[in-house]
Amino acid sequence: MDFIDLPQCLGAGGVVRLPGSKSISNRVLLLAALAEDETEIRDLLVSDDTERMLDALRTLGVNIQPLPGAAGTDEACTALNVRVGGVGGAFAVREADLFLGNAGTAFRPLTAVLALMGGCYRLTGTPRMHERPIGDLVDALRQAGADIRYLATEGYPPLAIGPRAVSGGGESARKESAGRIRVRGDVSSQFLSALLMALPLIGGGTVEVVGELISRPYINITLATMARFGVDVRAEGVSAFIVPAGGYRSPGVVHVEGDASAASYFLALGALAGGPVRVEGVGRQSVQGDVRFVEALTAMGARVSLGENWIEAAAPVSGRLAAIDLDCNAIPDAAMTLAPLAVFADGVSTLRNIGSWRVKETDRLAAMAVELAKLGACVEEGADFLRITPPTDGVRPAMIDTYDDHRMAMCFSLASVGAPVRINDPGCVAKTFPEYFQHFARLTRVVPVIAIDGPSASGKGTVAARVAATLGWNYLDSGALYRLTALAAQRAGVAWDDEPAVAAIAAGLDVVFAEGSIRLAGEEVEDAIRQEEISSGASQVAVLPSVRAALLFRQRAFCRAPGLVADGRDMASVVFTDAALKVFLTASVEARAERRYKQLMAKGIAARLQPLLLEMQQRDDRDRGRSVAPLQQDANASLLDTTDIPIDVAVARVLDWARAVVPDIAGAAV
Ligand SMILES: Nc1ncnc2c1ncn2[C@@H]1O[C@H](COP(=O)(O)OP(=O)(O)OP(=O)(O)O)[C@@H](O)[C@H]1O
Ligand SMILES: Nc1ccn([C@@H]2O[C@H](COP(=O)(O)O)[C@@H](O)[C@H]2O)c(=O)n1
Repeated sequence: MDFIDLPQCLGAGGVVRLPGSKSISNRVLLLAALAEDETEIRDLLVSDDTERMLDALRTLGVNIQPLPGAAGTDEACTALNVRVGGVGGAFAVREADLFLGNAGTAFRPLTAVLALMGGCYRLTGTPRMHERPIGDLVDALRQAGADIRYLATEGYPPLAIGPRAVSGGGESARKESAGRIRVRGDVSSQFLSALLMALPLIGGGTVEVVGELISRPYINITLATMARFGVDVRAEGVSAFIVPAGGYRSPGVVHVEGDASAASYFLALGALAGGPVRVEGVGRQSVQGDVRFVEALTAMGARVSLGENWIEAAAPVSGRLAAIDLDCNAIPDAAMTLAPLAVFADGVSTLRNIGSWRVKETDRLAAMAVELAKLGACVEEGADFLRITPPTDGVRPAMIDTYDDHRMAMCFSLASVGAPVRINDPGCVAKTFPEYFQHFARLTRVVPVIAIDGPSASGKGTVAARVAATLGWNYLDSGALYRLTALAAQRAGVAWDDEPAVAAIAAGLDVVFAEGSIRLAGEEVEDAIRQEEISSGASQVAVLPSVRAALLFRQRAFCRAPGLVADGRDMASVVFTDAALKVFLTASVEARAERRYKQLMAKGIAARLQPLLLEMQQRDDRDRGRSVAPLQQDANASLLDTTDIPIDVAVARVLDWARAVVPDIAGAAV
C-alpha cells in the first residue's frame, strides 16, 4: 500500500496560489465545447476529473489545443491554458464509448447533453461511479424524450444512450422545447445543473425541482457559467428555472477561478497551526459557495481576512478553536474540512445536513466517522450529521485510510497538527489537486529530529538519551522495537525467520514506553529484551523487510513536539530522512565489546569478553550486510568516533552540532 507519513506540524504559514476550481473547469470546458466559436480558457485545473472531461470532449470530436503559459511555480499549482473549438451545439461524433472515471462533474452533464443531443453513446466509470445514483437525472431526461438504458443496475451507471424520441422527427422537432421537467434536488445538485446546461441545446424548457434543493451554491456556479456563455436562465419562484432556447456563444476568454474547496484545507491549516496562511485565486467576489467556509472558520474563532482575489486565515488570539454547530448544506464539500478541525476544538461540534456526503466519492459520513475515531475522537454518526467530541488526551498518531477519496486525504493531513499521521493512498488527491502534499509540506514547519545511528555498544543510546533529556525532547530507542519483536515472537513460539508471522507480531506489539520502563502486554521487559540471546534475535528479525515495514510508522509516531532524538541503524537513511541533524556514532569493536562487558557485569549478568566481541561482530556484520536498511553512515551524517572520548564530550559535541542547525535551540543554554 502506498502512503505518505506526515510528521507532526509545529506551525504553518505562507502563500499558495490555488489550482483552478474543478466545478468551474469542467462546466467551462463543456460549454466552450458546445458554443459557437473558439474559447480560450486560462488557469484550467489539471487533475484526473478535468482529464476525464477533456478526453471525452476530444473523443466527441472537439478540437482542444494547449496554449503556452500557466505552468506551476513554487507557490502556484500547475494550471493549463487551452483553446477550445466550439462545435456550435452538436458534437460531430454521433457514436462513442466514454469512460468518465469517478468524475461526477463530467458524468452527469455529459449524460444530459448527449441524451438530448441525439446519437448513440455508452457512458462508463470507475466501480465507485457505478455505485453513485443517477436515477433522478435519467427520470428527468426521459420526461424530455431521452432514450437511456441502465447497463448494469437500475438507477446507476453505466448507461447506454440512444437518440431522443421527438414527435414528427427532423431538425426543427429536435429543437422543440422540452416543456416542463421535474427533477429531485435532494440527492445531488449536479442533476439539476446537468439539465440546465443541456436544455439550451434543444428548445430550452422549464425545470422544476421537487423537494429540497441541496447545495444551491453549485447551481449558482452553473447559472453564472451559462450566463458567461450567453444563456440567461430565469428563476420562477424558488424552485423552478426557465431555460431559454438558443445555443451557447463563446465569451472569447474565460479565466477559471481558484478552487474554493481546495482553499479550505490551507485556511484550516492557518487557523490550526498559527498562520497566517494566504490562498490566492479566490476572494470575496467568488462565485463558489465554498468560500462561505470562512464564515465557519470565523465562528470557530479563527482570524480571517478577505481581499478581491485572496483569503487569509490565522489561529484565534486565544490559540484555541471553538466548537461549532452548523447546517452545512451551503458548503457540502468544504464542510468536510470542519470535521478534522472539530477534533482540535474546545467542546463538542455538530455538522448537520450532510446526508449528501453518502453518495460522493465514498460514503463520506461513514468514512469520516471511522477515521476520526482513529485520532481518538468520539464520533456519533447520524443519518445526515456527525457529532464530534475531541480526544481528552490529545490527537493520537494514526494510519488513515482514504477510500479513494481526495477530500478524505486532504482533510486528514490537518490531523498532523496534533500528531504524526500516515495517509494511505495519498495519490487519490490527483482527482482535483495532484500537488496538494507538496504545497502542504512547503507551508508547514515540522518537529525537528536528531538521528543517531551506529553499531552495537557504540554509545548511541546513552548519548541520544542524554541529548534528549538536555533539550527536553522525546527519545526513541528504535532497537528496543526490534528486541520487543524478537522477544514477543519467541514467547509466541514463532521462529525468527518466519517473516509473515513475525511481521504480524511486530504490527500488533502491545507496548508502553515510560521513563526507564518498557511494558509488553502489561509486563515489564526492560531487562528481558537486553539479554544477549534477544540481541541476536533482534538482528535476525531486523533483516526481514515486512518486519521493518511494520515498525516504520510506530517509530515515526515518536516524533512529537518539541523534538525527537532517535537512535538506531537506519534513523538517518530510512526512518527520519529529513532529520535536522544526522550523526554516525562509532568506536573500535574492542572498545565497544569492553563497554558491553562492563554494562552486563554492572547489571549482574554473567558475560565473557571474547564471546561477547565475536557475537557483536556477527551482529554488526548482519546489520551491515542485510539488503534492507543496512547499517551505514548516511551521506549527510557527521561522524563521531568515541573510542577515545568520554560520554560527556560526545554529548556536548552532538549538542553543539544541533545548535548550529536547529533554529529553536540555537539560542538556548543547553
Ligand atoms: N564514550 C563512551 N565511553 C565509555 N563508555 C561509553 C561511551 N559511550 C557509551 N558508553 C557505555 O557503553 C555502553 C553501551 O552504550 P549504549 O547502550 O549507549 O550503546 P548503544 O550503541 O546504544 O548499544 P546498542 O545498539 O547495542 O543498544 C553503556 O554502558 C554506556 O555507558
Ligand atoms: N533502527 C534499528 C535499530 C535496531 N535494529 C536492529 O535491532 C538490533 C538491536 O538494536 P539495539 O540498538 O538495541 O542494539 C540491532 O542489532 C539491529 O539488528 C535495526 O535493524 N534498526
